[in-house]
Parts: sequence; C-alpha cells; structure tokens
Amino acid sequence: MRVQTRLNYSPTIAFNMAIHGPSVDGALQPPSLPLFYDLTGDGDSEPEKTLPKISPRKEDLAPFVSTLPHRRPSTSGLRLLQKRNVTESSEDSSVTSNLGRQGTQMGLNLSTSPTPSLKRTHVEVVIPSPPQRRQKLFKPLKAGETAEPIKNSPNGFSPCRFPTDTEDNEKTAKRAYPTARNITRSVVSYAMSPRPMPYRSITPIQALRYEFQQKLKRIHGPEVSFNMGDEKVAMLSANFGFLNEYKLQDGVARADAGFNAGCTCNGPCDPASCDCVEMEDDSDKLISTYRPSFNGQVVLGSEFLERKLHPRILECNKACGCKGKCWNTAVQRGRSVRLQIFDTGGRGLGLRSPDAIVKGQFIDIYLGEVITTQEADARENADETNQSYLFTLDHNRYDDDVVEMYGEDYENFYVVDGQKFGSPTRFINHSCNPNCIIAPVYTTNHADHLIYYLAFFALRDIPIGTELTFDYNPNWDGSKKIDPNAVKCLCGEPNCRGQLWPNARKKGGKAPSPRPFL
Ligand SMILES: C[S@@+](CC[C@H](N)C(=O)[O-])C[C@H]1O[C@@H](n2cnc3c(N)ncnc32)[C@H](O)[C@@H]1O
Repeated sequence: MRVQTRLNYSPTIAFNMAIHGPSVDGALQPPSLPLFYDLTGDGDSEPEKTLPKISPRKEDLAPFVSTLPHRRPSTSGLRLLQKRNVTESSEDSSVTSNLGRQGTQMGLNLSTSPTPSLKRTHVEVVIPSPPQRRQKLFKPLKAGETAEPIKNSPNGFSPCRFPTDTEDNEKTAKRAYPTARNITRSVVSYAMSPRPMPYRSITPIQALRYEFQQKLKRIHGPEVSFNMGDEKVAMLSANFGFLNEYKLQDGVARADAGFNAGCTCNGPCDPASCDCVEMEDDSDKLISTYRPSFNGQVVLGSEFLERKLHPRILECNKACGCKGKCWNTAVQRGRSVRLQIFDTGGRGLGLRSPDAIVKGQFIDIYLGEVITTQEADARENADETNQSYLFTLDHNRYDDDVVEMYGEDYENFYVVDGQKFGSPTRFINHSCNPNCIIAPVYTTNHADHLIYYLAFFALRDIPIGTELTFDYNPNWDGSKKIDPNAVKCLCGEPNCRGQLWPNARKKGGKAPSPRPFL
C-alpha cells in the first residue's frame, strides 16, 4: 500500500508500506494499489498525476495461511470473507473460490464455498513451532483426511484445534481444574499456618492503644492497666514515657556508693536496736516505722502515718549486717498492688487500684527526671499550663550534716520532674482529705543526701477501685485567704480548701520557696 500525505504547513511526504495477507480483522486485502489521501481538504488532485502505476504482485493475491500442521485457518473467517465478496468484483470472487478448493485439499470441509487459491509454501507470519517432542506426537493430516475429534477430551478444548498429549491431560487434571469438593463451612480453618497469624489489620487508634499497653507492660511489678478515651491515650502516648528508675539529667550525680553505711545487726534486725532506725529529734526514742501486717505485708505503723511531718526512713541494704535481708526493706521489695490509670473527668487522669490496699501498705515510688533546681525553675516558668509534676528533694535541707555539706541554699538540691517521664504515681491527684502519704525513703545508699525515693503509703485501708490521692500542700495554713488565681481544687471533699497551692508558687519567675511536699 502506498500512502501519500500532504500537510498544509510542510512539504508533501510520500512513503511506501507493503502489507501482505489479510488485514487485522481477518479479511483479505485487495491487491496492492496506489492510494492517495488528500489531507489538505482543498480538493487538489495534482499529485495523482505524478504517481507511478504499480501492478499488483502475484504474492499479494495469496491469503494468509500457516503451513504449521497443528494450526489450521479458521473456517468461520473464510465464510465471512465469502459473504463480503459476493458484492465485490468478479476478480475478488475468483480469489475466494480458489481458497475454498485449496482448503478442501487440506482436509477442511470447505467444498461448498468458492475460495481463493492457496499457496502453502508462502508463509508471511511466523508462529513459534511446537517442540519436536510434540511434533512427533502429532500426526499431520494428509490431503483429503478430515480431523477426527478425540473422544472424552479431558480439558474441554476441541482436540481438533488444541491437540493434547497424555502429559498435558495429566497436568490439566492436576492444576487447571482441581476436583470440586464439598466443604462444610463450619469446619474450615482459615489459618495459613499451624501458628496464629502474627499480623492483622488494625485501625491507627487500635495500634496506639496496643502500643500504650506495651509501654505499661514494661513497668516492673504487678499489672498497670488504663481506662480512658482514645484522645487521652493518644495524648499520653505522644507525650509521656514510663520509667522504672530515676532519669538523671545534666548537673545531677549520685553520691559515691563507697560512703554508704549500714546497721551492725548480726542476722535479722531488731526494730528496737537497729542502727537504720532513726531517733526522734528531741529524745533517744527510736522512730516507729515498719511493722508486720495481718496480711503478711510489712506496713507503716499508725504512729508514723499520723505524724504531720514524715521523717526519713533508712531501709537496710547490702552495707548492713543483715545484708538487706530483714523486715526493713518494704520499698526495695517493690510494688505489690496492681494499678489503673483512669480518667477522672474534671481533674484529668487519676490513679486507682483493682486490689484492696491495707493501711500503711507501700504502694509505689514517684519517678521522673532528676534535674537541678535551676532547670526546674526554667521549666516551671516556661510552662503555661496549670499542671505541676515537680517535687524538690530537699527533705534534709536543715539537717546539721546536710547544712554542713551543702549549705541551706535550696538551689543546691535536686528536683524530680514527672511531667514527661515517670511512674504511675505521677497520675495521683490532690485531695484535701487524702488516702495516701509520701515519705522520704533511703534505700541503697544512706550517704546520698540529695537523691532518695518519694514513697507512697496508704493512710488508711483503701477499698478496691478507690481513687488514690495525697495532699499537695500539707503545710497548708487554714488562716490564709484563698488565692483567686490559684489552681482550683475539685476534690469534692467536705473540708476542701478550694485551691491546690497558692498561685505564687506556680507563676512569678523564680520559685519563691522550695516546692514543699512534706
Ligand atoms: C501530678 S498531676 C496529677 C495527674 C493529672 N490529673 C493528669 O491528668 O496528668 C497534678 C495536676 O492534676 C490536676 N489536679 C490534681 N488534683 C486536682 C484537684 N483536686 N482538683 C483539680 N485539679 C487537680 C492539676 O491540674 C494538677 O496540676
């Protein structure tokens, strides 16, 4: 076929294209003739005169026929061709009738159709040959033979068009068409392997809750759970990390363990004589601390719990004669009750226990970042919220030994900040009628005056699920007026003071006094 194209903005372009055999729709092409397409639309037929006359080639008259033995021309295609050619020229009709005669020679039932002549030697399209093994299996039909369909074809394809051998049949039976089975749905297992599937599709909030749960699992001791909305979980997950020990920050150091000292008890300690039990300020009387409880726990006695100011507790440790194997180790033994962080509503998150807690029982310690007082001041002044998680470790501030070593300046003491990192006790809210107290407890190094633990103990028996609370301002002087700018107390107790602490402590540059808690 020769196509000449003339564009109205470029010189005339002419090119040749030879197409042999049927067109893409299967119909035979008429012999190659010169064609001229005028795309300019101006009706100019000039180029026609200049085109040379080309006679059709002999091969162009032959339709496409594959000589490969296992693929034969489609009879339906020929019928279509025949129909169309009825209306065409007598030259075209003779072509189709020749094809019919040749088709009969090849074993096809085309005898009634006028067909064009076939040239079996002329193949214009290359079809990949089947492997030799298959060619041997397949016996080509001789002239005049008709294809005998193979009975009981296993794959459903006509064996006339898709001859198969035994191997094919076996493959088909095994793979392409597996045997249908009757299945009882109730007993079908959906597991891909004997083990449960490790991954499943979960929503982002489910993932967040799961992640938070994993964080809680890493806390030492009995289970810590949570009961709060997705928003609170998301907030907490993003802004808070749980600790099992203090996180010491810049400028903070523990005292050398070499200065540690212990009791001289030989064997189990005697509460009436153990050196670790401190004396009252104004007498030789030993301060009453731990005693055995009816439930087997070591608890703080009423005498200690009811004091207005709680003196420090020195627990026995490796430096002691008892090697720390005595009753005087309640905090070192760790938390023995389960805890739950829950949403209180107006007071934010709070803490409670799914276990009953007995009077004097140790609950948990308050953890966080241990920072310098300067750093605590900077953090407090930068914080715009009403929240405060700071505790100053200044219990010994006026002890003679401590004054001698560090002076009385509160800036020499450290502060625990539980805002970003901490333990579950960081969620304990204030109450004007609290059920817990905090006591300063020294465990592994009695000589470390600056770093000790803030330990929560039950002030009375606490029933299951009761919110745990303590007094944020135990030095409250009832005669003072309530600061209208102070953080309002929502504890709801009949004796509520109406405020957590005076506002001056939270705002106004440098903290006016050490952050009191005892
Ligand atoms: C140590 S946090 C306690 C946990 C806190 N509720 C939370 O959601 O993280 C102290 C803060 O809790 C709030 N809070 C504690 N007790 C409260 C009370 N009785 N009334 C009102 N707010 C209280 C105050 O905002 C306070 O600054």
